[in-house]
Amino acid sequence: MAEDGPVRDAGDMAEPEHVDVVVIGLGVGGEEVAGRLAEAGLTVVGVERDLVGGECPYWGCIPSKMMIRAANAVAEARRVDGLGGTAQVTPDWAPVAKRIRAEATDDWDDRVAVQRFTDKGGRFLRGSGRIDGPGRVRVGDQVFQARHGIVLGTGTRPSVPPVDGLAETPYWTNRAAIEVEELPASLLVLGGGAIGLELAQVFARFGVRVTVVEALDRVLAVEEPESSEAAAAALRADGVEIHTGVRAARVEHGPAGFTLRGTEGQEFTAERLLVVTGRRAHLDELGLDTVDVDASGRYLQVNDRLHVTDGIWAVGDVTGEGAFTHVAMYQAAIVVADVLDHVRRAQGGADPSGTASVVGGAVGAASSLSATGSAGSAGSVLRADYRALPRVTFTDPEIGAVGLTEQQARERGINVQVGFTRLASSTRGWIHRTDEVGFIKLVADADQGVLIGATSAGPAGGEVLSALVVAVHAAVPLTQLRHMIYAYPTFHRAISDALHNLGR
Ligand SMILES: Cc1cc2nc3c(=O)[nH]c(=O)nc-3n(C[C@H](O)[C@H](O)[C@H](O)COP(=O)(O)OP(=O)(O)OC[C@H]3O[C@@H](n4cnc5c(N)ncnc54)[C@H](O)[C@@H]3O)c2cc1C
Ligand SMILES: NC(=O)c1ccc[n+]([C@@H]2O[C@H](COP(=O)([O-])OP(=O)(O)OC[C@H]3O[C@@H](n4cnc5c(N)ncnc54)[C@H](O)[C@@H]3O)[C@@H](O)[C@H]2O)c1
Repeated sequence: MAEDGPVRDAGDMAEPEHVDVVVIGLGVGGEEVAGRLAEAGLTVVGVERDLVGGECPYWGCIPSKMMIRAANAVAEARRVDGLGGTAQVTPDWAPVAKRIRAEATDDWDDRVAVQRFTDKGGRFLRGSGRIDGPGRVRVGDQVFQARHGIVLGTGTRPSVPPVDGLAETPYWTNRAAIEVEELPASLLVLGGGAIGLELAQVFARFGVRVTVVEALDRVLAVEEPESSEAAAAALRADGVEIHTGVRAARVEHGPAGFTLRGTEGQEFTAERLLVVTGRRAHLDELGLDTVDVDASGRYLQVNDRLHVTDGIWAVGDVTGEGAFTHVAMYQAAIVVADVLDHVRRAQGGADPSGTASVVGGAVGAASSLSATGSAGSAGSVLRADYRALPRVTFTDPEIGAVGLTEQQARERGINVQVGFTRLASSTRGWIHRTDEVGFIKLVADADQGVLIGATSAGPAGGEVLSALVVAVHAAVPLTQLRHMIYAYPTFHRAISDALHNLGR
């Protein structure tokens, strides 16, 4: 990996090389934008200091979901008892660690991803990119002048709380947890959000004694209170200890492992400590001051076309619009369309690639987003719309959610109706037997007669969610949803019960 070059004065600056677009950060969002713009015929420099593909394929979604797949198989095998005989399960982490190396991450090697980009016509540069004035990007000794703009897809890094003693200890973040080959006997998880809960359950199912310590009064606090209860109950059933409302005061590390002390004198010990207390964008490193953009916020402020300022776009987690791969991909399509529109206008309407079909393809693919409801105003202009943003926490049971929670809707002064049903009281839930916490919760705008939020927790909660995402996204009238036919006996048929329970 290339190191940053020496920082020079403006007077000492290398002659800039002129290109069309520079993309800084080739995570999920940046790689998609850079690749699509290169395919459209623009000269694109893609700058990545770590691995092309970013957090998701190497230390995030993909390896964590491989772990979850294995942990769920172990848990499902254990459910044979009482349903269909007896099963003896001996969990073994070795095949999981091996699969993550062999299939997910190529042992944390991004050669395939780099080639995927260069095969599209992009030019790849390993290093840290920094804006150095309007349209200008510096990467070590190299300086680029981007004719049509700069795209920032620099993502986030773990946000580690300033707990006394913590910084001096060998604590884990998500990266070490994903890379682990030998499981510890015990694990303290600081932070009961999506990462904390998913990984806590995985490790518990492989025999690790896991304790989750959360500062707020419930885990998964961004979702419905019923979701927090369901997740906590499921994890406790797997042997995970959960402590909420604990403010960490001090962390110590010695030969016996970690000790975490709370402000009320609580004490927790474990061999390893995983800190997963949220993420933050590191805007201060990006040279934003050279283009008069405020770098003091937690995230980059963008408009609904992902503009930061003239000639600068942002994509993915750095925008703070929801730290999900599907958001980064959704935004990438909007950025691609907007950059190409900008190029077209700059060229007086000419096709930047000289191959209308290629550009048409890129814009056309992006436009399909607008066609599915992302309120494009005119022509090819796409605008981001997060009303129906789906999210799935892949605990077992899965907790899927879309749109507003009940509390968020009430805080907005909406005339709210709520519908709730437990999966266990549906035919499929009763047949399934092993899920006691699953439910469907609907949040409706009574004045508009549409759903504005929903949660589906259960064995296939993330899949059941898809029907609810369509309902919120397309603002399907409640009368139509009530008169739909729901296949019997499915988990999603419980949506019908929740609709009939809608009330204040
Ligand atoms: C454990 C875990 C599990 C997750 N599971 C899911 C999931 O199941 N589903 C889901 O939708 N999301 C999940 N996420 C979130 C998902 O990984 C992120 O939303 C996604 O990676 C965001 O992509 P991005 O392109 O915005 O940023 P990133 O993936 O963070 O990529 C940003 C890239 O920019 C590079 N970079 C930063 N600054 C510079 C610079 N100055 N110069 C050059 N390069 C730079 C970084 O090295 C990095 O590679 C998970 C995250 C974690 C940590
Ligand atoms: N399935 C998925 O889609 C998935 C999975 C994992 C991560 N992600 C994404 O990654 C993001 C980051 O995940 P995360 O779990 O790190 O963040 P998070 O914001 O979801 O959860 C962090 C938790 O840590 C708690 N916390 C903060 N400071 C604390 C402290 N000092 N002591 C104890 N608890 C503290 C917070 O109250 C919160 O509950 C998520 O918001 C999500 O968007 C998505």
